[in-house]
Amino acid sequence: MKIFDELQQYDYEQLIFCQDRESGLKAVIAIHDTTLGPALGGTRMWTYASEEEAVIDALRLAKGMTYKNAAAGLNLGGGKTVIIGDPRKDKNEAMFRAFGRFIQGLNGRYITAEDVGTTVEDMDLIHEETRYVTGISPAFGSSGNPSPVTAYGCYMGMKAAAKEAFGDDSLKGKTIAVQGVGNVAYHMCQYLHEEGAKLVVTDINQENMERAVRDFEAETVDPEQIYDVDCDIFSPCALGAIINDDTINRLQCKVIAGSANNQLKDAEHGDILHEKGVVYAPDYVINAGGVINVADELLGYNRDRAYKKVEGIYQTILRIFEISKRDGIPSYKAADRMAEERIQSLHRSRKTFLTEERNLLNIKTR
Ligand SMILES: NC(=O)C1=CN([C@@H]2O[C@H](COP(=O)(O)OP(=O)(O)OC[C@H]3O[C@@H](n4cnc5c(N)ncnc54)[C@H](O)[C@@H]3O)[C@@H](O)[C@H]2O)C=CC1
Ligand SMILES: CC(C)CC(=O)C(=O)O
Repeated sequence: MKIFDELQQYDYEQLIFCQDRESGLKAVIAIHDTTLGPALGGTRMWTYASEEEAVIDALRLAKGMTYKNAAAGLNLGGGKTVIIGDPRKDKNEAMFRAFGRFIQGLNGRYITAEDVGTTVEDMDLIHEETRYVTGISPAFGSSGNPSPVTAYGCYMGMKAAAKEAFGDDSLKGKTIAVQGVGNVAYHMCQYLHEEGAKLVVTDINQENMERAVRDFEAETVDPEQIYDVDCDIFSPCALGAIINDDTINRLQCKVIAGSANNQLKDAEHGDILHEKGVVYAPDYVINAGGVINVADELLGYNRDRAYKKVEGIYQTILRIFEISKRDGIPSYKAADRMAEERIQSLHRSRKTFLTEERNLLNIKTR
């Protein structure tokens, strides 16, 4: 892998490798773009097959955060961390504290939060060393686990996509195939079940699947079969790149709306969905509820204000479908256009010299 070629291709600002031998920390922080403000994005802990795979994941996820934060109207740039390791076996206090010190060393250029494989407890350990961490315990006056809020945003975004596809945003009686019923999807399924949707779920974790059967009367299928389910809506809520050459022609749905980051393996898969008339709610727009929620901590957390902002995902998704129709482009491109226009217009306004930039961070010093 030619690192600088990778960084130049999508104009990444910075890539940081963090190593702490005693705790076993091996982390990669990618900062994509800080035009709008400090880079905010979660920390993923995962058993990567290679170091290269970890770097690529950090880069892709960081760029996604730039677009997510811009499209959500936040004054934040995009970054992300991956920690190489098994979240069930390799965590320890020293690891997260060492990581917290690396974040502190970036002096506010990067702010972290939860992602797959990390928890509120991990964020609390990071918080022992740095103030540049969100999603910490409500006991600190913070917002806690972002997953339920991400779920609410996905539910709102799914309703908007249903309105576009079926002319009505009700999900009553709709068959929804959910891939992965973990933290986000469990809460999302609760909203869907309450509205009277019929759920077909899958997961590689048997316990999570059984929980969905018990609590939401969900049917189950094997993980590989989820793509073939005859459904109205497919909701990918596990990992990325699941809309790819092998799966795209198997999907039976009219709508794709789920929480997973980087759902399209490549841009061409978004083009194919558009040609097929599948209504695709762009991943980084529909799953922005978590980041909108943790970003509210930077103002002094207010739950009602955060949920109100998350509700706005409904209108943002509708706006993206409008741009898609107006410009004759797929929805993923319409979302990119919206995010890029915001970044570019604010980039231009920064040519005005200020002696002291307004501090976008209002994090209390410990
Ligand atoms: N937690 C949050 O607030 C946010 C999460 N996301 C994204 O949403 C997705 C889900 O996040 P979480 O619910 O927090 O993670 P999670 O780890 O709690 O849930 C993911 C679930 O998917 C299952 N899974 C993994 N591979 C699978 C496969 N091949 N087939 C079926 N199931 C599989 C796992 O067993 C797990 O139950 C991730 O892509 C994450 O990056 C995006 C924005 C915010
Ligand atoms: C706080 C997190 C939910 C932000 C993030 O990393 C994401 O939205 O993917």
